Amino acid sequence: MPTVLDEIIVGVRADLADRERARPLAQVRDLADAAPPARPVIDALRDPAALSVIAEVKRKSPSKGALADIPDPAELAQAYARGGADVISVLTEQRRFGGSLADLDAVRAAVDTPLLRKDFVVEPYQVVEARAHGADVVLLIVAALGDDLLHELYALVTELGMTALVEVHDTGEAERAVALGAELIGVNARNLKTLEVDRGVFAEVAAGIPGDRVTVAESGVRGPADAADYAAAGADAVLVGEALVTGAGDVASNVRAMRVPLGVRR
Ligand SMILES: O=C(O)c1ccccc1NCC(=O)[C@H](O)[C@H](O)COP(=O)(O)O
Repeated sequence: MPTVLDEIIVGVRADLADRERARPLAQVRDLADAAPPARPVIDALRDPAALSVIAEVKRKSPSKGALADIPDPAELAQAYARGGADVISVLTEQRRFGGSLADLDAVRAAVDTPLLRKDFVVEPYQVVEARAHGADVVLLIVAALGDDLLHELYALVTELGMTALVEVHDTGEAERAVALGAELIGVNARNLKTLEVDRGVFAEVAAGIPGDRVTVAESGVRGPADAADYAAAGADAVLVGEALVTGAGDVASNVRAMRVPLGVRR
């Protein structure tokens, strides 16, 4: 029985094949090599004074359907930047999330904040594409990748000067991320195969992640209280989508409210 993640990747591969036919890897690599250097993010995400925030541009999702139209992703990203977002995540998967590389281009042109290309990366082409479109961070989902490919993609992200956000959901995947040498590890409370969200997963999985790695608690952040709970569990950063794109009030203020002060770090 295919999982939600399996089904997403089927569509990703079909759309990727179309893009590769239209723009061969050599062309994309030339663009990547000509792009301004990637911005570093590790120090910004390990701010000892406050929880860091990765704010996401997210129109819709398999778990919640339509979330927000977001006619102007650049305007949303500028609000995220005003609120102090340390990284802005841009979903570029079209079929299930309504994202695109055009969104990444628009946000890149609008802010100087480091950008995460949030997609389901299964081929080197997608890593080079991310760099060509100005990404500074690329998501690598451990659940979607065998060890050989995970290591190959991680090496390519690093070779291009970017940072990999290596995403895990359980202790076994966290062991693989640690063994890989990942500096930045995301623990996703959402099971990408069943869509269930369990905020307790972060504390359980992060216990096995050495303190020299930067940890990001992903998904299920409904507001500052959840952000504070993740901070108390040792997260260096949170990745927030739905609550920010659907939240009432001023977007920048909502981002700022998530950057809760940190006590003594673990
Ligand atoms: O969000 C989904 O429904 C989803 C389903 C399958 C794979 C990935 C999915 N989301 C990607 C993410 O991990 C979230 O967009 C991100 O962590 C933000 O989560 P949230 O703040 O709960 O929108």
